[in-house]
Amino acid sequence: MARTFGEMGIREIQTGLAAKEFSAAEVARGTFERIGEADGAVHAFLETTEELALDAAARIDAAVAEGRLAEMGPLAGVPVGYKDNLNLTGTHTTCSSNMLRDYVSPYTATCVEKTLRAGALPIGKLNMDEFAFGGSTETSAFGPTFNPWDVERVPGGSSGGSAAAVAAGFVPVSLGSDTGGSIRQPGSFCGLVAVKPTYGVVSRYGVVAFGSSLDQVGPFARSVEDAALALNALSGRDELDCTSQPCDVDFTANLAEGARGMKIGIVPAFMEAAGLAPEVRAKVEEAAAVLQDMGAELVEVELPHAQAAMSAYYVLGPCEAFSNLARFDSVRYGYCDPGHKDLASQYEASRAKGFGPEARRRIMLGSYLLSAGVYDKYYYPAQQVRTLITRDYAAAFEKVDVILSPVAPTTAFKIGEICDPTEMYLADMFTISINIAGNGGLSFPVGLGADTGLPVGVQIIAPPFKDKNMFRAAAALEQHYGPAPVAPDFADGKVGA
Ligand SMILES: NC(=O)C[C@H](N)C(=O)O
Repeated sequence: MARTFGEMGIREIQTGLAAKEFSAAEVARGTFERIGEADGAVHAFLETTEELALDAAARIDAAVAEGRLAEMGPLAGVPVGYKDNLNLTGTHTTCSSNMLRDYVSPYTATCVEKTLRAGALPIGKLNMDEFAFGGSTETSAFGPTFNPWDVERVPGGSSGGSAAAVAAGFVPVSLGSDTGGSIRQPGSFCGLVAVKPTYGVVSRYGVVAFGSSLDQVGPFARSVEDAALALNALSGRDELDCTSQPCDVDFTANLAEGARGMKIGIVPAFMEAAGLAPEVRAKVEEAAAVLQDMGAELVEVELPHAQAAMSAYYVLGPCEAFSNLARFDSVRYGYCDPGHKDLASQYEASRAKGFGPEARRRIMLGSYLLSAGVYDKYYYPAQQVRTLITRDYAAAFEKVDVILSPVAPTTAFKIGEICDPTEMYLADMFTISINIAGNGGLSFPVGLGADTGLPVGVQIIAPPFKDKNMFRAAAALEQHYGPAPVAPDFADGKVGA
C-alpha cells in the first residue's frame, strides 16, 4: 500500500502541496480514512474533527491556488492531533474521564489556537490517562490505547494517545502535556521525538489543569525538525497565562550545528539507579559515545537532591491536583448524579462515580496533605526540596550545555502488567525532577533495546529557556540514528490495509 499522509513529515507535505501533487483536502480526507482503517488496533483517538479539518484545508487550498502557501504558517496543511485535556471549541474535552464525558469546549486553548493559526489541520482529540494521572494510558475511562510497536503493550502515559497517533503514522505531529514525564515517557515507549519545553514557553490557557506549577504542553513528532517547527508555532507569551514568557527563539535555528564543542552532562547516580534496565542504560551510553565521537565533551555532573524528586512530586502534584479538581463539583462542571435531596450527597455521589480510582487516590492524598497539621510536615518541606533540586540543576548547567539521561527505566510494559500504583510512579523516576525545576527535556529515539526489541529514548535536558540546546543535541543524534520510523506493523498502511 502507498505511503499515507500521516507518515510524511511537515516538509514533505508542504512540498507536495506547493507542487500541487495533492491538495490539503486530500491530506485531510486521507488522514481520516487511515484512522478509520487502523485506529481500531490502537485506540489513539477519542473523537475526530472532520468538519474543522476540511474547513482548515479549504483555506490552505485557496492559498495554494493564489501562490500564498508560504504565508499560511509553519504547520500549513499538516494534520495535528490534540491530547484530550486541550480545549478546542465545539469538541469534547473529556480528559478521558467520566466526569467530563459530556463536556463540550466553549473555547479553544491558546496552544491549540496557535497551531490553527499556523495552518494545521485539526484531526481530533487523543486518549490519555484520566486527568493525566498515570504512565500507561490504562486509566482512561474509555479504555486503553495500545502501543503501535506491540499492541499488547502500553504506549506510556499520560499522553499515550498523542504518542500512539504519531507512532502509527496517523499524524506527523500531536500535542501532549507533561506534568511529571507525560510527554517524554510515552515518547520513549513509542520511539518518537517528544518535547517538554521549559515551563513558560507554551501557554497553559485552556489546558485542563493538573499541577499548575508543573504542567507544560509540547509536541510529539518523528523528526527533530518537525518537533522544532511545531514548538515554533506553540511558543510565546500569552496574556491569558501570566506564567507564559515571551519567546522569539527559532527552535530550528541550530539544528545543523552538530555536537562539536557541546558539553554533555552525565549524572552517574542516574546511570547507577536501581531499576534501570541494562538495555536502556546501554542505549544511553551508546548515545553519549555517539555525541563524543561527533566532538562533544562528556562531563560528569551531580544532582545531589534529584533522588528526592519523586517524593516531592507525589506531595506537590496531588496537592495541586486536589485544588484544581475541586471545580468538578457536579454544579459548575462535571457529571451530576441524579436524584439527590441535598447538596452534600450529590457532591459525594457525583465525585465518587465521576472520577476513576487513580484520580480519587490523588485527590484524597492532596486533601490529606493540605490539611491542618499535615501541611507543615509534607507540603512545606516538598517546596524546600523543590528549591534544592532547582539549585542542583542551575549548578550543573554552569558546567554543561545539556544533560543526557535515561527517559524511563524500561521499555514499554504489557497492558495490565503493572497494577501497583507506586510501581507505576517509578516510570517517571528520570523525568520528574525536570518538571520540579522547570527546565526543558526532550526524549529522542535511539533505536530498539537489545533485550526487548522495543523503542528506547534518551532524555536531553536543557537549562531553563535554552531549549534550543536540547534541539541541537537531538539533531546531532538524529544525524547518526536517523528520524524515527513509523511502527513497522503500521508503516505503509500495513495494518487495516
Ligand atoms: N501527567 C504526568 O506527567 C503524569 C505522571 N506520570 C503522573 O502520573 O503524575
